[in-house]
Amino acid sequence: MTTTTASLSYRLPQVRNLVTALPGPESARLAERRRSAVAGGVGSSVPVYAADADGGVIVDVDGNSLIDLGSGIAVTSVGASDPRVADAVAAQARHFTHTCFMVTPYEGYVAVAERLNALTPGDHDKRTVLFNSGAEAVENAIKVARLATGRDAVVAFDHAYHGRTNLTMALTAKTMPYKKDFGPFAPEVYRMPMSYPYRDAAAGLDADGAAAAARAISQIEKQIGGDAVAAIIIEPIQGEGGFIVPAPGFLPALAAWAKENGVVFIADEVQTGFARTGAWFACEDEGVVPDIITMAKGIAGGMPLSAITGRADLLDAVHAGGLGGTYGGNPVACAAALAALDTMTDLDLPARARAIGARSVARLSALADEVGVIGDVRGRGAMIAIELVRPGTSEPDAELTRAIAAKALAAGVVILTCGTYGNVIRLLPPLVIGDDLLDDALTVLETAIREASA
Ligand SMILES: Cc1ncc(COP(=O)(O)O)c(CNCCCC(=O)O)c1O
Repeated sequence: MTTTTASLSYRLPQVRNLVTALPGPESARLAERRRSAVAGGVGSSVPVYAADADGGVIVDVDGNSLIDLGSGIAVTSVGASDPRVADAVAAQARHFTHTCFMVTPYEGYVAVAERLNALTPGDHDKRTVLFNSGAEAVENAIKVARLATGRDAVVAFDHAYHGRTNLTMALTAKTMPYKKDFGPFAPEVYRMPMSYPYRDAAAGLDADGAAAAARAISQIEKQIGGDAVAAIIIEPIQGEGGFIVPAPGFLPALAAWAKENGVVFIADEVQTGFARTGAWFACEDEGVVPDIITMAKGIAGGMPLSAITGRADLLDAVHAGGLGGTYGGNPVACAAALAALDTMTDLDLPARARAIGARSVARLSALADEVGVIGDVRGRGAMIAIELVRPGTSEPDAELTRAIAAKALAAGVVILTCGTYGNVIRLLPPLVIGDDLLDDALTVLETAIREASA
């Protein structure tokens, strides 16, 4: 069934409504408490504290109803209180919250593995392992690739983001804030040029996907040698690095080279997975079938769960006990995931994501023609972004980007920024957001861009 917004129902009023300045008094009091209790290294992009959330809105502790265009960084695709997820969580918790799958296993873990083996690209024999965070999934995908190939080298890309653990920091490109002063980092990680069509063209490079892949492959072969590479890991659309959509042909060329050289091709779909890009997984767009796919974020309606799903011959190469962790595939998170997957299926959220994207791109492309500060409008499905630049140039404008996000927030819309140059505004609405609320948020964003760039 293709979702029309008429078929969506909500618990909270789907409205943008400010009843205090932001932050309000209760948020201010919580911020004071936080200063004495929480380490300063943990940032928050929004100065208000959530009290409730549903569909496309977050209600703060002062009663302000904000439109959420962030989904908690691409997590609450089914909303932050999907009733089916909430009921499944409560029911499971009443039986048991934890036994540790490595001690006393339970069906929920197996059922999630079966669903992911069926849902992920490729009809080959697959196996799944569940963890808690995206970084943990990435770490374990690399462990499997190194064991299965007997090789050490791992290839990552410019603008990549893979996590905040030691190995995933090594794989991540941007130093501030993710890596600065946290080294030394894991060895045998090599960074190659990414296909970044907007900036490749601006730099006078051939922005064609096959040409970009040839540049990367040439560097891999000269710097490492194909027979020394355990894995290539890449986000099919780069998230934190700036919602960078590689040119058509780039991913298939890399995947083909990996296959020819016995290199494990890992698609990091932590941010692109589970309907976000208009398909269940972003790899589907060009028919790329990864050897291993890492997943998290949208998988379980907000509960912490991550996974690797991959070729059975790779994952079953690991010795018994070689993969695991205390909380991996927590039963409550597994119950949430099964419920969230049902919601995504019943509401056809891949189709809803495509509709959200079409609506957003149309408005932002029209605005780009009007104002001179939008260098690029890009993305797929409900993973859309604009890159802000100085008028008439491709020079990143991070200050303007921050000003736009601040103006949008002051008007009651939560917007996230990203990008290697800090000049990308990204739209990650819950996929259950209604058209009216989305349109209101887009109007606020357009106004913020016009005002900030005037
Ligand atoms: C592609 C991709 N791989 C891996 C990860 C890591 O997932 P974890 O669940 O945050 O560990 C991400 C997490 N992205 C948001 C991180 C935000 C922040 O920490 O400031 C991702 O996008």
